[in-house]
Amino acid sequence: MAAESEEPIIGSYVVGNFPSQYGYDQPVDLMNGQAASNANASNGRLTVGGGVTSQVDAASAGVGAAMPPIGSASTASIAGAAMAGTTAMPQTPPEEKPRILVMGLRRSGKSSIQKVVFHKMSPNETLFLESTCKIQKDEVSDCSFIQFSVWDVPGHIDYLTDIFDTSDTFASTGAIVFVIDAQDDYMEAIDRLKVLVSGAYNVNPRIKFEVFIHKVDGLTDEQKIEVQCDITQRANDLLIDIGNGNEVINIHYHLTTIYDHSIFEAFSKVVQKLIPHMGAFESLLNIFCNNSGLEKAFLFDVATKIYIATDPSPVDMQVYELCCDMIDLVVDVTTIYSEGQESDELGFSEDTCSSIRLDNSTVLLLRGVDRHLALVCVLREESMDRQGIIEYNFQRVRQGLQRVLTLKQSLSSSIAAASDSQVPGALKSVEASLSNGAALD
Ligand SMILES: Nc1nc2c(ncn2[C@@H]2O[C@H](COP(=O)(O)OP(=O)(O)OP(=O)(O)O)[C@@H](O)[C@H]2O)c(=O)[nH]1
Repeated sequence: MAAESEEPIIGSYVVGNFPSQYGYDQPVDLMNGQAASNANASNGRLTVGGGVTSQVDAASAGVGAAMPPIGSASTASIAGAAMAGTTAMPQTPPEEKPRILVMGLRRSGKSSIQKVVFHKMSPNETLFLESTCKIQKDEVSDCSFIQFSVWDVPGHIDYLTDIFDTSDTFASTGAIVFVIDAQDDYMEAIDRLKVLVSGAYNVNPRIKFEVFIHKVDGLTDEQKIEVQCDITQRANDLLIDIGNGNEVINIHYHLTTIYDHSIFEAFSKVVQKLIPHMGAFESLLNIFCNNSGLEKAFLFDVATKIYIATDPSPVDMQVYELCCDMIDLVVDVTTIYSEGQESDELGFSEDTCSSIRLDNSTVLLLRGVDRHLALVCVLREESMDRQGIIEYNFQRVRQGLQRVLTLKQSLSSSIAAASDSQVPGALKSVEASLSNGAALD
């Protein structure tokens, strides 16, 4: 579970004790020079097809983390070293959208990640991408639930020697994704990470730092664990020097590759940290699952296949991939066959629904929430006896989510503007209205 508290975390970190998973949180205790342990819940897993798969603790995805109000972050300048140089960062007007910076050395895979996740580029096409010369901004505003921008910062921009407008850039940044090429010598990347974290943290201590240990498709399982341990250890050793000796900087590490769903899963976790009131969404999905006999429920942004929220049980990569495949299938069918759709639309609506029965007594259910969002649920075949209750509860959940979206639209273009009580309040009232079927028993 990610530590969200301002308090220092005291814990013991055992090297080599990593779960074989595609994401974990590794808080660094700057006071004691140790990384706090990160025990992930491992019960309640659902395996599909009987395979042993990597486990991800969904609850570690920044639950309750609220995006700082833009402009409210500290804008203290960082040391002059980071300010001197030749290439200027663009001056950006204040904007309401949370910003995610994708940074890292040249050819580490930053543009590829952005193209694959947000532009549906096939991984093989990234082989022909040219080096990025200047910052590329991507407005991810089609996603109705949260609108954010992703900046691809070219690897040649040096935070030490270039004029890097740190106060302006970092003050309104929600998360920094730092990409490290796991197939390359990563020592320089770790040094660069230290400079970056130090600069960004001094300007805005609320920034979430996410390290993507990338291109792991070229590594064996043993190598993955080895590289993950090594990078984490080295990065943490360097980061201990940062801060005032009593502060904790949370760095979250993810093993990623564009050649499987790990990159979508990792980006999902990054985005979730920018959504305020995430705990309320989790709680709603939790009660939805419990009352309806579901194993797992994901709220997906259909276009990107980023899951915006899920219930607190651990996320199984194989289950996540199945849900993504189901979205692809439904999108393909609706795009080709539904009438009156613009060519660039996905053909999704609140009427979209689909059920797929798998050969292992598992059922996948997909229900549209609006043009952009879908709930995808996984359940055992026998739970389909309660289909009436599932549908009833789904309608309630959808109404609650639509209400939150309306709240957001009426208050601001950003969900962050909704007052603290309104969003959780709306979701709590939905929770209370969900049926557990007791009246029918
Ligand atoms: N094997 C493998 N190769 C990848 C992966 N992601 C990206 N690449 C390759 O890495 C190379 C560099 O990718 P880019 O996305 O251009 O790297 P970049 O970090 O944006 O580079 P700059 O623009 O120079 O900063 C390309 O040939 C990609 O195909 C991955 O997950 N696995």
